[in-house]
Amino acid sequence: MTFLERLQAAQRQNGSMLCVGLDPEPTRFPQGMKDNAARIYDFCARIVDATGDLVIAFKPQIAYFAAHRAEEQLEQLMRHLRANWPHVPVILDAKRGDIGSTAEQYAREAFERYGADAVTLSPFMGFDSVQPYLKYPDKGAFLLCRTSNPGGDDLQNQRLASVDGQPLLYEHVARLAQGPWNLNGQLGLVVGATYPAEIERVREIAPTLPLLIPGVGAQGGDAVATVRAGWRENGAIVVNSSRAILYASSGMDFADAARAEALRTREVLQAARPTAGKP
Ligand SMILES: O=c1ccn([C@@H]2O[C@H](COP(=O)(O)O)[C@@H](O)[C@H]2O)c(=O)[nH]1
Repeated sequence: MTFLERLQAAQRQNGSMLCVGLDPEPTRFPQGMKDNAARIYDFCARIVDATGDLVIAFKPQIAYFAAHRAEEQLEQLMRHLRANWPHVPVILDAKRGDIGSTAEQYAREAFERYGADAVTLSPFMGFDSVQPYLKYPDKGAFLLCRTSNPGGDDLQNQRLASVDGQPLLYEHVARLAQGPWNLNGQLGLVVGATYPAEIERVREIAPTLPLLIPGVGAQGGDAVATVRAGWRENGAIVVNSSRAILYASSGMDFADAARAEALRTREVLQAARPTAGKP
């Protein structure tokens, strides 16, 4: 099964385009776990088990594990996900980008060490920095295109005078990912929910690619506008929310609160589909 097929299967099975982001921050854990980095796995496993039937994917952000020397807990979490939620794809948010020989090691780390189904990549170093990931035919790679942060403007909204039609840089990335770089249909794009007009533009250029869309929840992105701009019958969207779900409660009921917030967000997203409610 390809990564795209896995995404589509999870979308159908769970009736969802919501991705729960796993950004464990021990200072925000409830009493009894608070400030204890050794409890990262326990915290994340509780979140995963409370929301696994509601999501299209999970997205662990590797920095939240590496910063606490918790890579072994990430491995443990990946084993837990495979054993208990085998139909839910896992996107490792690592935003790698390096020369080919180093990229080979990053690809090994993501796909062999952690067993992720897909990884996020910076396309800034060009196609040879992306190619090593494409040697894993059943895996996916999401290229940063129009990111959710305000500083994304600094480079992504620059015009490329040397390219036909003088596109903006993010438009050029979308065109490359939909076309010549997508050798085996493994690529997707990261586009921020904080910029729905740009999601719409990316969809014009890349009608069939899966879009990973962070920025709803804590960053204030508009969930309804996001779905209206990005949703297509034949192009999956994976709408990520991390902190708003993980820390919906600061008490010991955090997993129940995470489930309630995930349910609410899933329903908002589903209802915003242009075909919602039509027979
Ligand atoms: O453009 C981007 C790309 C990645 N991210 C990541 O998504 C989550 C967002 O977390 P929230 O708590 O829902 O704001 C986080 O892991 C970022 O590293 C992004 O926000 N924007």
